[in-house]
Amino acid sequence: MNQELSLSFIGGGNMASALASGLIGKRCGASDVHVIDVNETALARWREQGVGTAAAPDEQLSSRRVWIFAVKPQVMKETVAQCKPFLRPDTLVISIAAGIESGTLAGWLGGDKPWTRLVRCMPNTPALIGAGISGLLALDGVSEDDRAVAQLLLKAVGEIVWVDNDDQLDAVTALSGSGPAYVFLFLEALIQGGIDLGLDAQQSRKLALATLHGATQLAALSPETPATLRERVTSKGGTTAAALSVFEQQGFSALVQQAMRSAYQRAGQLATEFAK
Ligand SMILES: NC(=O)C1=CN([C@@H]2O[C@H](COP(=O)(O)OP(=O)(O)OC[C@H]3O[C@@H](n4cnc5c(N)ncnc54)[C@H](O)[C@@H]3O)[C@@H](O)[C@H]2O)C=CC1
Ligand SMILES: O=C(O)[C@@H]1CCC=N1
Repeated sequence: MNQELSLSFIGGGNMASALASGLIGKRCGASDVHVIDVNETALARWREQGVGTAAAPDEQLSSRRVWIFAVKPQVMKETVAQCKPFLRPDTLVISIAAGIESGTLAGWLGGDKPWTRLVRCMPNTPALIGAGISGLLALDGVSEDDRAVAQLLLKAVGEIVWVDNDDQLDAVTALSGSGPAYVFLFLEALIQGGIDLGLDAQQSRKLALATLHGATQLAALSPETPATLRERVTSKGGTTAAALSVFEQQGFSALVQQAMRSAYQRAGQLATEFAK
């Protein structure tokens, strides 16, 4: 076993699968990964990939260098309590649960002496194809080695950004954690718009996908700002200006920012709702 990167996912649902898909074969073998989940159907899918599974925490956990908590915020407290007896001094704990603050997790794991060998992380589902981005927050007990391990794991599925505090991680959640859903919503709207204007579904999907991909690639590679790139598309008195004036009249930018604030505030609510 690759001791350095042996890891357990506690919660083997969507996000754990997305992360594992990038890690297995790249950073570790299937046998270096272990999954604990209460759902037998979920466990069967992992076993098909050669991953070891368990329905509840057991001694196996103690031998894993890294734990990744990937259960819903609603069940984090009870799940952490079940795993805590198997913590070892050299265990690096990573949590991807939205909202649950690092200090709260440190308390649940450590009791009187908070467990600070802890990285709070917010990945996103494009990790599934190696195109994710994760925000990472390290507590005081995280050594340089631990940081390197966390980076190695998350860089296997995309890019990373270190942040300084829980509020920033909630902002990451509102932007890139939830963000793929905003993009999918926009994509759905574009496809429907094309269909409404007379294209067939296949044509519209192809055109919409290539437009989003091309525009984001151009923005990533160009030295120009998104605003300048937008202006270059917009001929005076032309079609783009006609469309953008509708977006502006309807307050598109403000709406996006309002939606993100709502996600950010929800993260704060999760922190209090499920941390009692
Ligand atoms: N889906 C997303 O785009 C992202 C999700 N997250 C976070 O990842 C976490 C997991 O989300 P998803 O994977 O989407 O949810 P999911 O529902 O697909 O997976 C959660 C898994 O946890 C299992 N589970 C429930 N109670 C358990 C327990 N006591 N012990 C072990 N396993 C248990 C469930 O059976 C399920 O398979 C959440 O906290 C969410 O905030 C973070 C970033 C992005
Ligand atoms: O919707 C959620 O709460 C999770 C966190 C970010 C993406 N999905």
